Amino acid sequence: MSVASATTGQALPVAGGRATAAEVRRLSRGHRLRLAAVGVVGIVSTAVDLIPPVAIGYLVDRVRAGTADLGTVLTVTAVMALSGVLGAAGTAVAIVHATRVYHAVLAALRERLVSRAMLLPQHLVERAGTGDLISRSSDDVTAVADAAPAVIPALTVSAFTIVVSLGGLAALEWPYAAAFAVVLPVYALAMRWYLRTGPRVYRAERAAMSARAQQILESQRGYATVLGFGLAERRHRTVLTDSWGVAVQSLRARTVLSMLNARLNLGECLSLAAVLVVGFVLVDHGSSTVGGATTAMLLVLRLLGPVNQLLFVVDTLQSALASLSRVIGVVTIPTVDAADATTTPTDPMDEVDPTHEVDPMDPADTATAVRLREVAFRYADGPPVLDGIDLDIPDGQHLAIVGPSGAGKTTLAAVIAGVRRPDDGTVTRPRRTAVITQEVHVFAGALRENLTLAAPDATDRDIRAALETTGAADLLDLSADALDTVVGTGGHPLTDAQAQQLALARLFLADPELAILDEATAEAGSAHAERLDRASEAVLAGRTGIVIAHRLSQAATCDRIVVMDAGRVIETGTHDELLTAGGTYARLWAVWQAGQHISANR
Ligand SMILES: Nc1ncnc2c1ncn2[C@@H]1O[C@H](COP(=O)(O)OP(=O)(O)OP(=O)(O)O)[C@@H](O)[C@H]1O
Repeated sequence: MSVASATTGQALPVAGGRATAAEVRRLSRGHRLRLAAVGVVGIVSTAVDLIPPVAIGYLVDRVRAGTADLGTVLTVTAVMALSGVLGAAGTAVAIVHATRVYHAVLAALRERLVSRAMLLPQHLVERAGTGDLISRSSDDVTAVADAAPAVIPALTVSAFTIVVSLGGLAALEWPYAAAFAVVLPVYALAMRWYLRTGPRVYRAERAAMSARAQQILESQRGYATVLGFGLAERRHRTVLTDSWGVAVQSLRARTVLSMLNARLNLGECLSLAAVLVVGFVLVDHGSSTVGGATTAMLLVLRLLGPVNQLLFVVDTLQSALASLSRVIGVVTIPTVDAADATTTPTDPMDEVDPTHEVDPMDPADTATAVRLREVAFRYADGPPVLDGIDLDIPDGQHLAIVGPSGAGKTTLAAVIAGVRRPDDGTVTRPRRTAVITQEVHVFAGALRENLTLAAPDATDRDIRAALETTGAADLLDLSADALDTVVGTGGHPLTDAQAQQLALARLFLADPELAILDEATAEAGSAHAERLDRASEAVLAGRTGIVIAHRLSQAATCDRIVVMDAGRVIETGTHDELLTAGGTYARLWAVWQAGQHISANR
């Protein structure tokens, strides 16, 4: 893909409120007891925090009545100090435990995100651009983690303080609580305005960050192309434009925050004035003492902090929720693994459903391992690559797909494997399907880890048997460390042939019902090709197999051959039938055989 054409397409899905809540509930299932304890400790410690205002009011009344002596002052001070210590200790305990739960849930979410990201349907990631996925697993996860210091105290303490203090005001004299309640609509309006404005602004900020990440990533990936075509200046301008977009969106977000601040200040002034006026009237009418009015004012002052904190935290909470819904949007995409016993064009982008269930294969069809009906596929807005493909592969059959370069063989293999989703038609495959693609990846790590990726329970004996079966036992001689030999980036280098043998042994250990082999690098006639052909046959024995036959020697040994051209199946039959028919396969075979003779005679 050229750098210039790399654009962010349709973004990955964002989970709705219900899906987000369901996923958070699921992830925090193991922490319910701890959360209940946090609730109890939080309420008790905020109730204890009410003691100082009441004690000061009591002292004011005693002083006014002339009955306060040093003993009264000392007793009141001691009670206040004790309640302060107990309240603070309880609050600290509640916050520490709530923080632990928060981070445990976040760690579980992060793990899920990483494992899900590996299994995402390829077309979704390609369509959205990898920058979107990277931004979600970095910026968004960080935003959720960074929210903890603000959100946790607000949710665990402020909410309780508000409820308990309002109760205290009402118990003192109901008009005090009423005076505060009269001002609540000011807060409610501020909140309503903010909830309407905030999420939109934060989403735009995050989307701008994703777009910037995508552009930076593309510039780095296409470094050689950028230099080769003299695109550096243009790429620089694109990144600058996207960075400016982030700055503009961030500025909007901060402006919204300032406007929320102004509204909260107004609510603060009005509530203090209201309670002061009510206190004056009540004292004037003799229905409250000056000490009672003092307690009421102290309670309102005490309320303002948590109310502001809670409303302020809505800002951080909104931002964190926007990020959380983007992370959970990825986590709840049905993966290639989970979604696809049957693939239809229904796009997981259309609906993110965490309870997505897979239709089991029709029991009546158990003799048919693979079934394709009217399958059509195209890459993005390109021309059709597969068109009206119908295919049935009986259980245990080995099918070869042959055809000229660009005929659509690899694409068909990807659609059958569920790596790509057809635009039209249906694909049915066994649940346990594994594919070896043309690009074999060797993971940095021990040979053993590389082999047991898809079979974590395999013993060393199983691994050795797999290596023997696939003719790859010499991988054990790479170093004295045998299965502990570190391979991949920074480790022992593997040749293409060794990487392919490793992939075949890995597939053998995974023991899939359907194995799809699309390995292409071996040159026909070479010793390596013959060795790979034998390994492929050993891997396919006893299971259904599809071989994208880049060498016709592979096709000749299969039970059946499908010939493709321009995205369509043009011939199908056994090797002998197709030779007798004298069509495209017969011509390809003749050309291939001639090539073999030439190579042999060289
Ligand atoms: N990721 C992609 N994006 C866009 N077009 C693609 C992509 N992969 C393949 N194509 C196009 O789809 C068509 C079919 O390609 P495909 O690789 O499936 O053919 P093939 O028969 O396997 O060819 P080969 O034998 O050379 O591997 C080609 O025109 C190719 O350029």
